[in-house]
Amino acid sequence: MSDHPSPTVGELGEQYLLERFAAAPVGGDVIVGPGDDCAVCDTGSDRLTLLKTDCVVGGVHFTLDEDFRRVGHKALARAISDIGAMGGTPRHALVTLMLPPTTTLAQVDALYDGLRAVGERFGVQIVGGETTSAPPPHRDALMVNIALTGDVDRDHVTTRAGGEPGDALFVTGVLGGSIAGHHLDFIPRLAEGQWLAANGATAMMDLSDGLAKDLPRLARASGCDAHVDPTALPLRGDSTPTDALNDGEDFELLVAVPEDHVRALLINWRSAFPDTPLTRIGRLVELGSADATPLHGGFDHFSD
Ligand SMILES: Nc1ncnc2c1ncn2[C@@H]1O[C@H](COP(=O)(O)OP(=O)(O)OP(=O)(O)O)[C@@H](O)[C@H]1O
Ligand SMILES: Cc1ncc(C[n+]2csc(CCOP(=O)(O)O)c2C)c(N)n1
Ligand SMILES: [Mg+2]
Repeated sequence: MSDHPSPTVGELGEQYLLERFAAAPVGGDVIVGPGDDCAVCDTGSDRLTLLKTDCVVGGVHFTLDEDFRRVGHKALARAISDIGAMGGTPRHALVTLMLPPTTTLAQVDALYDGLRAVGERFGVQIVGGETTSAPPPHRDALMVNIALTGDVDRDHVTTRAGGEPGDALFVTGVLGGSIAGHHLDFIPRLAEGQWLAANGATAMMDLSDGLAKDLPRLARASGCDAHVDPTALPLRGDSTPTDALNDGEDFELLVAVPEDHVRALLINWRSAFPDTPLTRIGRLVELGSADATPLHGGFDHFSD
């Protein structure tokens, strides 16, 4: 036994762990490994392949008394959101279920109704999966994991890493207060992500852990810091800027756009998506710049 016990993930935090995973080298046909919304592989076809896995857990991402149809919708919509954040098109899903033995057949059917409805809307076929349960004393544990493939135009794949100092930062939609219902009902920004990728976005991600957690991720991946104006944040209902920064599960897109593209982008966005706001919230700045806005907060799976 070492004199120094290994630190726990609760002590280190989720971000520490994600950075450790992202440091693992990748090669061969892998273009983007751990650290972005999806992995990107070059399998030799005319488009690049996207891979994503994502789970929802009862008591963490939804309450155990939730309508299973909404749980199914959320589970697949989250993964589609990540494909959209790369500018891609989702294709095939595998569904892993960890179910309590007390789950009724009607609940399983409702879960699949939710999965299938969002799948049909976005062209995703469910092609298989895995079914399991947790041992005592955790027999009530419920998890839905989605593994999703997609593909993307080679010229339009948009990672978190392509931003440059000076790029303007935009978010789609409104932020904050998702726990009131949006986190279960949101429609992933798939067409919007494809459009932004084809219309000059240099970096993009979807917002799941709150802007305060996710914006530094995009900025750092691009080798930058970020300046953000909290008073510019587009707010859901009576949410405050603090809610917009911290609540998470907005499933909106955060994008970086070169300043000289901004005017045309906004004009064209209004024709393409007249009902969806695209709001300028700040800009990327040089790493270590005095203009960087310190951001703390957002969601961490290992903090209580
Ligand atoms: N256990 C793991 N092993 C290797 N890589 C991981 C692991 N967990 C997460 N990652 C990678 O870390 C990055 C961040 O993961 P995370 O699930 O937070 O994705 P995200 O896109 O930031 O969030 P969301 O899926 O909610 O949109 C992803 O690239 C993911 O593949
Ligand atoms: C019952 C219940 N309690 C809390 C929340 C809020 N919540 C859960 S996970 C998460 C961040 C994204 O997760 P991930 O990092 O796994 O993508 C947030 C904001 C909820 N939806 N339901
Ligand atoms: Mg994501």
